[in-house]
Amino acid sequence: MSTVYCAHTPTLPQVELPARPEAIAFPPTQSALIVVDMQNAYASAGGYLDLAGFDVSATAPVIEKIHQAVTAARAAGVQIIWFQNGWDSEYVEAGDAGSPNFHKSNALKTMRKRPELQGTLLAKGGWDYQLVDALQPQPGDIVLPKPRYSGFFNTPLDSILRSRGIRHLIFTGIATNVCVESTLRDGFFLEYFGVVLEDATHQAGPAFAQQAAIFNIETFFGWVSSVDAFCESLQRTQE
Ligand SMILES: C/C(=C/NC(N)=O)C(=O)O
Repeated sequence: MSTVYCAHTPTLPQVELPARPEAIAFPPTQSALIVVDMQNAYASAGGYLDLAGFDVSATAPVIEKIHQAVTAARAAGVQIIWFQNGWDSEYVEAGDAGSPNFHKSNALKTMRKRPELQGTLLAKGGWDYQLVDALQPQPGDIVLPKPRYSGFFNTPLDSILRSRGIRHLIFTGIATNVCVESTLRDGFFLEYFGVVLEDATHQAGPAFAQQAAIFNIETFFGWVSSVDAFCESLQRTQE
C-alpha cells in the first residue's frame, strides 16, 4: 500500500508511520505531538468527567501510553504541546447564558446542579484543571490553555505551529470524540495532517463514541495509528 507524503516537506528526513487507511510519512522536526487535556478533570476519579457521570475507570493505560509516546517523540525532536482545557475561576471565559458553551458544557451543568462544586471544575489554579501527576511538561514543551473544545479556537496554536513550520499533528489524550476530534478537524481545514494514536486516547461517553470518532478520523479527516507503531517508526529512523 502507498504512503502519504506532504508535498511541501520532500527534502526532510521522514518517518514512515503504519496507519489506517494508509501509511503516512512525517518529518519529526516539522511535527507536533499534541496531548489533549490530560487533566484530573478528564482522567482522574473525582474529576469533572467522573462527577458528571462519565466512566473514567479505563484511563490508567491511556496515561501510560501517552507517557511512552511523549518520551519517544521528545527523543526524536518532535515538538510536544500540552493542551489544558478550562476557564478562570469566575467562569467569565466560559461564557454566560448567551453562549452555547454555557448550555452544553457538562462541567458548567454539573456545577449548576451541585452548587457546592462551583469554582472547582475546570477552574484555572485548581486540582481539576491540573495535568495528571504522571504526565508533566518538560523544558522545551509548550503548554496551551484553551477555552473551548477545539485547540485552534481563540488560542495561538496556528501561529505556534506555522512559525515552526509544523504541518503534521499527532494526537493523544481525552476525549477522542470531543476535544481530540474537534482539534483534528479544525486542523484539517487549516491544512494540517492529523494522526491519532488510538490507544493513547479515550472517549467521553459509551464505547461507540470512540468507535465513531476513530471512524470519522480514519475515513474523512486524517489517519489512525498506535503508540507502538509510532515509537517503533521513530526508533527506526534514528538507527
Ligand atoms: C466532554 C468534554 C470533553 N473535553 C475534552 N477534553 O475532550 C468537556 O470538556 O466537557
